[in-house]
This record gives sequence, C-alpha cells and structure tokens, in this order.
Amino acid sequence: MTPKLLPQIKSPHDLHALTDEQLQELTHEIRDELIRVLTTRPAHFASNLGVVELTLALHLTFDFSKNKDRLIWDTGHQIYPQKLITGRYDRFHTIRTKGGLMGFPHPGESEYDLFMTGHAGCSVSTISGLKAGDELMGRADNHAVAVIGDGAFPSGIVFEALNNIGGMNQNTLVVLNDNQMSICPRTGGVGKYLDQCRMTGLYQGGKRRLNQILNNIPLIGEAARSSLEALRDGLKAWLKDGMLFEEFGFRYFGPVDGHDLPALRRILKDLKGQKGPILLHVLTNKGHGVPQAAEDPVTYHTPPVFEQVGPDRAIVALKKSGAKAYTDAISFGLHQAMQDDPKVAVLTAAMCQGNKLEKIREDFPERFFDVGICESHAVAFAGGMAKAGMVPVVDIYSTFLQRSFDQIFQEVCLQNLHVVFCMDRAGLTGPEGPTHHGVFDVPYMRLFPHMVSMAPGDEADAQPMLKFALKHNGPISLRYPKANLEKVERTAPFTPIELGKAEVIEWGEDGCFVAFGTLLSNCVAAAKKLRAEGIQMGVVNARFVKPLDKDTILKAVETLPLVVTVEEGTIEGGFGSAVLEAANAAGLDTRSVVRRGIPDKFIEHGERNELLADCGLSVDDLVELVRSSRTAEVAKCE
Ligand SMILES: Cc1ncc(C[n+]2csc(CCOP(=O)(O)OP(=O)(O)O)c2C)c(N)n1
Ligand SMILES: CC(=O)[C@@H](O)[C@H](O)COP(=O)(O)O
Ligand SMILES: [Mg+2]
Repeated sequence: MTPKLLPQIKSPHDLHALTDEQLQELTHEIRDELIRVLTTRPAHFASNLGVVELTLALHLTFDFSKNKDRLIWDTGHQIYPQKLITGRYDRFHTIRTKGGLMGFPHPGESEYDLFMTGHAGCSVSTISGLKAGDELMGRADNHAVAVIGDGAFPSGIVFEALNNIGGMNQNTLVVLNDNQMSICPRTGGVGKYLDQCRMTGLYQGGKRRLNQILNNIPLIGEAARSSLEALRDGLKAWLKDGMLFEEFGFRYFGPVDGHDLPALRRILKDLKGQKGPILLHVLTNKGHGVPQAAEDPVTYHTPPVFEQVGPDRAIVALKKSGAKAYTDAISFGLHQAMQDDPKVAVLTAAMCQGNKLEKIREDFPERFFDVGICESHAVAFAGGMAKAGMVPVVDIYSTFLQRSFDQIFQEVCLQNLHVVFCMDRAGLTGPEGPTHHGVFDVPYMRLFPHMVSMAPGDEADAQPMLKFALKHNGPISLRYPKANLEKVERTAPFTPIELGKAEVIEWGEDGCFVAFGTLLSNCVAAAKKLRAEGIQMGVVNARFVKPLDKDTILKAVETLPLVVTVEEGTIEGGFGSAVLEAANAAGLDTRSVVRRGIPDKFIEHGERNELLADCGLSVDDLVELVRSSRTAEVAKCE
C-alpha cells in the first residue's frame, strides 16, 4: 500500500497536525516501510518495529531540532523510524547501500542524528555531556533524553554514567526500552531485576484491584481480608520498584506500555515538567506488528531478505544463503576443540548468534559464557579463567573488542596468559559502515609484548590456525572477515601453521604480494593475471604479523624490485607498517615496499567488494598497481 501520511511528514513538527487516529495510521505506514526495505536487502528489523510508537511519542513531546532538546538512541540500530519522520522518507529505500542512507544515526544526514554510533552503551554518558554542555552554553532549558535498550543497559559504562548523573542531580531523562531481548535473549542479573520490575508493574495494577476488593469485603469476610492483605504485603516485599535506579539518585517511573501511544505521550508530557534524573521504564515487544518477527526476534534482528510479503504482511520465506563463512569454520573448530579438551571455554559479549555459537551454547552450557554487551569484562574474565588453568576463547567482533584495549594490555598480555582472541568481522563489514568495520585491530593487537597475532589466508588456514592458537601457551589472536570461505590454489603442498612462519604460495622474480589475511585470494588472482602478461609476481601468505616471518619477508624486500603488502585493515600501524619497521631495523632499503590496506579515513557503508575496490584492494586494482609501478620503474631507468 502506498503511504498517505508519511510523505507529508517532512519534519517531526508536522506530526502535531495529525489526529490520534492518523498517528495510529502512521505507525502502520512506518512498519510497512520497514518491511519494504527487508524485501530488498538485510537490515535491522525487529528492534525498529519495536520503537515506532516510542519514536513518535518522543518527537511529539520534545523538540529535537537543532540546538533544542537532545535525543540519543543508544547503539543506533533502532533509528529507522526517526529517519522516516525527519525528512528522509524519500531516500529511505537507499538505506544501507553505497551512497545511500546509513543504517545507523548519521549527523551528515540530519540534524536530528547527533552522533554517528553503532556501538552500544554510550548514550547515557553522551546525553549527560550534552546536558552539561548546553547548560554551560546558556541553553539550560534544553531537555536531554537517552533511549537505551535492556541489552545495552548492563554495559559498565552505563553505570558509570548513572553514578555521575545521580551525583550531579542532573536534569536527564533515561528511557529504558525493555523488550527482554538483546540480539539473543538477554543474560545477567540486570535482566532478572528488570523482570521483577515488570512484576511490580503488574502488581501495582493488581494492588489497585485488590484494594477495591478489600474495601468491598463486608465485616463477615474479615478472615478473607487478612489473608489477602498478607498476600499483598508478601508480594510487595518480594517485588522491586525501581529501587536500583532510586539508589543511583534517579526517580523511577513505569513500567509503561511502549506501544500505547496516547499513554506514552501522557507520561512523557508529565516527566518533561519534572526536574532531576529520571528513569522511565518502557515495555515493548521486539518485532511488534509483524508476528514472525515478534515470535523469533533473534532471526529477525537482521534477517535475510524476505522472499515475499503478502497483503496481510505475512513473511512467506527468508532467502538463506547456503555459503559457509569464516565464522562457520571457526565456530565449528571451537565446537570440536571443546569436545576434545574440557579446558576450552568460549566467551561471547552478546553476539552468540553473529558468532554462530548457538550449538556450543546448547552442547556445552557450563563452558559457554555470554557476558552481555560487556567486552572489557569479557577479557578480564578470560584473564581470570586462564590464570585458573582453563583455555578461554574470547570470540568478539574486531570493532567491539576495541572496548577491551586496556584489559588486553593488563589482564592478559602483562600476565602473559593463554587467552585466545577470535576476532570476527575483522575487515570491511559492508552495509554496517564505519562503526562496524573491523579495521583497527592489527595495530592495537600487535602493540603489546607477548601477543601473537595471526590471520588465516584462506579456508585451509582457518581451522589449523585455531588449533595452533589453542595449543600456544600465551596471548594469541586470529582475525577473519565477514566473508564466505575461499580456498586459494596452491602449487606446493599446504604448509602447517608454525609460529612466525609465512607460507610461500609461489615465488616470482619481478616482485611479490605479501598478504596478511584473506585478501590472499585477490593477490593470487592478480598474480595469475600478471603472469599471463609475462610479469612474474610471487605471492606470500604472511599468516603472522607478530612475530613476523623476517626470513621470508625481508628476503623479498632485499631481493625483489617490488613488494606489495596487502591487508584488510588500516595502513597506519598495520601489517605493512610492521614489514617496514622490520626492514628498517634490518638496515634494508624499503623503497621497493608499497603498502595497500584501508586508508587513513573512515570508510562509509556499501557492499564489501565495492568498498574494497574503493580502497584499491580489488584484483584489478592490484594488477594495475603492479603494472604502473613497473612503468614508473622503467621510466626511472630511461
Ligand atoms: C559494544 C557493542 N557490543 C555489541 C554490539 C552488538 N549489538 C548490537 S544491538 C545489540 C543488542 C542490543 O540490545 P538492546 O539494547 O536491548 O536493543 P534491542 O535490539 O533489543 O532493541 C548488540 C549485542 C554493539 N552494537 N556494540
Ligand atoms: C547493531 C549491531 O551492532 C549488530 O546488530 C550488528 O549490526 C550485527 O552485525 P552482523 O549482521 O554482522 O552480525
Ligand atoms: Mg532489548
């Protein structure tokens, strides 16, 4: 159905002209747009379906236009309804495509998106900073609102922010969007606590009814009255009424139904007039409005595209790809390792689904730990486990592991503990964009003494490398991209993984690609094309950045006219830099070394192959690089 109202909403100010019935109709139109996107490409879905009413209620209550009230959505994956009502409806169909709208908040797109985010947990801190800044800048009347999900809420930084806001008695509204889900069902004590708060809400409603009953009981019912009173008092002692937040200095309101738009508007209007730190507990259903998504919010967090959407909005089928990814190879290898060795334990920070660990969670519940969105805690926890004699595997996306920089340093490397880091999504993550590209881990991992840092060149390397890591006695990491498995052609037999040893795929007298990671396949393809032109380019699968195979790689630098280092990570401080440092330390002339990787800028969203080409990392780019270096070399000699 073509929407009637949405095209007229150029800014949230236009919402005020709508009647309650029209607003209700608008919620359907917004959900239809979310469904429409999913018929063309994967995108964040269930979380967005769940916040439609909340988005409207917030924008109807406050004025979040430039330099007025402030709104931060934690993480930002649930920003789609906001995009639709803030002048981006016309471009909404481009979301998550190269050059199109981003799937997360983007200040370059709209004044309503204050921060570009995608990592969870920082909204309460930034809203508090915005409030403090506004007050100092003479805008003390601005309201400050953060919306944070129950999955993100247990992040340590949130509690740092609550502590600070409570201490300052700052006028801040934190809306806790509780849908009882992270990507997977949420884990941990805070979730249990929130469930008790839910019960309190039910109890409050029930208490009113119970009091009515008690008041209507005639005198002869005195015995019944006292047992009902005892029940009420017992329940009250057991139930929690937002006490946790009250202890932090917040006033707790709720829980309220997050899909009842008029009720939400009423309470927000009321809270807008109040001072001090306030926490509003809102209950929503992840996937609300689309039965399949509400029933299976894990799959529908970011589902594959829909095969068909019927008139009744039924999703007939999901298009699933049969291709295996690096994530599959690693999770399979981990499962086997856990079967073989009772000391192996696996840790995830709320990414059980993304890391494909469901089977491990099912088969080894006592050695599987989902610590929630708490990456720093996960790494320090792993340090403790390793000290106790276990072999913990920290399975975290490269970009999220940035949160644990200090724990990698202190709790793992400084203690020289055997913790294995599986860094998934290391490289360009495609439509997710700059918040999620895992392109900084090579520099941050290779910094610390003791750390061994590896990347499989292809499928053949992946599981042997994991096995090697599980046997190595010290901190060790492997990085692999969000990509399907590929196997490169080897003329010589596969060489086993050996500490600090590269694999020579082939040697060539005109130069050499030295690949760190799975762009090895592009290097092999480029070398093949160049050979057809008579240019003998060799290919080395570096496997290790730390320790670096100096024998092999420095021999190439010393003897060949051209060495191209290739990596799916930042050039600054990356693998190529490690080669240059080693060559320099060995007193070699490094002018033959050319580094290819991710340039020193944030890479926007698009398909991985499009982005690789933008960074000069496609097969054709590598071929062209070699051709032009040779032309320049010839020109120099003439
Ligand atoms: C630091 C960090 N770790 C992990 C993630 C991956 N992640 C994105 S959304 C999400 C679940 C968030 O749950 P919640 O805040 O309750 O939002 P919901 O999707 O339920 O609306 C996770 C784990 C992330 N974005 N940032
Ligand atoms: C918002 C967020 O951080 C996750 O939902 C992430 O986008 C998932 O990425 P994958 O789809 O690669 O697991
Ligand atoms: Mg949630």
